[in-house]
Amino acid sequence: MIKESVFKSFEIPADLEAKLADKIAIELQDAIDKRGKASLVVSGGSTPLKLFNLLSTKGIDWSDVYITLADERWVEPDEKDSNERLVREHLLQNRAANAKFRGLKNMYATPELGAAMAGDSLANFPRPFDVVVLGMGTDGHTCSWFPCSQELQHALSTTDVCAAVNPTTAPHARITLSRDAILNSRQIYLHLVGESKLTVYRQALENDDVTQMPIRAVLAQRKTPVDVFYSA
Ligand SMILES: O=C(O)[C@H](O)[C@@H](O)[C@H](O)[C@H](O)COP(=O)(O)O
Repeated sequence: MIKESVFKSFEIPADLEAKLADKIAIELQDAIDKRGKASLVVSGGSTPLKLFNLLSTKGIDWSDVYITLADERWVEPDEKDSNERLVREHLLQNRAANAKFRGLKNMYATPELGAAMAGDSLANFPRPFDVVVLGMGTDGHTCSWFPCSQELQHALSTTDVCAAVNPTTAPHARITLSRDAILNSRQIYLHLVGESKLTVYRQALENDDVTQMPIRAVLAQRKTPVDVFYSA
């Protein structure tokens, strides 16, 4: 059984988003005040859109904030399924328009070829990352650590920043931050909305077999604090 970390439950997603956006903004500004700049890693998918909208309105020194993605689909940045597009449209807006964003997709033909360059492009990001916001799929994946993919063990064991992943149960080849990169953070938030996600999360706490449910690679460690923010 994995010992549960901080678990905060909200009645409605809007309450969760308000609280989490406040917390992230405070932590980023605190990092800037202490160290001159801050880093934020966000996930794609559908869950964080309103959180992004809200965060973009916060009055912090966004020009000192370095933002990247936990994972990306290997598609052009203006395509529908691009996480970069989503971040540009929902987070790099309003006051956050001045933030320094680095996407993970580059000009290489495949994520295998582009992984080293994607990792290098984060070289000037403050590390450990100040804040990482993760989502989770109902198969127990987080980032692009898919239980179905052959590259899972590599993504969870490499000390490279980025790894290529070819999921068989989800569209597109992907690039993902490695476990090593994700855990080299000051604070991780796991953002879950919907009862089906809660059921999967509870299941994930049952044991530490990361091959079945890769989210356990985050939940079953004590190096980096993980706060779970859940709303039905
Ligand atoms: O690009 C992605 O797909 C993600 O970064 C991924 O890890 C996501 O967080 C989960 O799949 C949850 O996705 P939803 O929020 O759409 O449920």
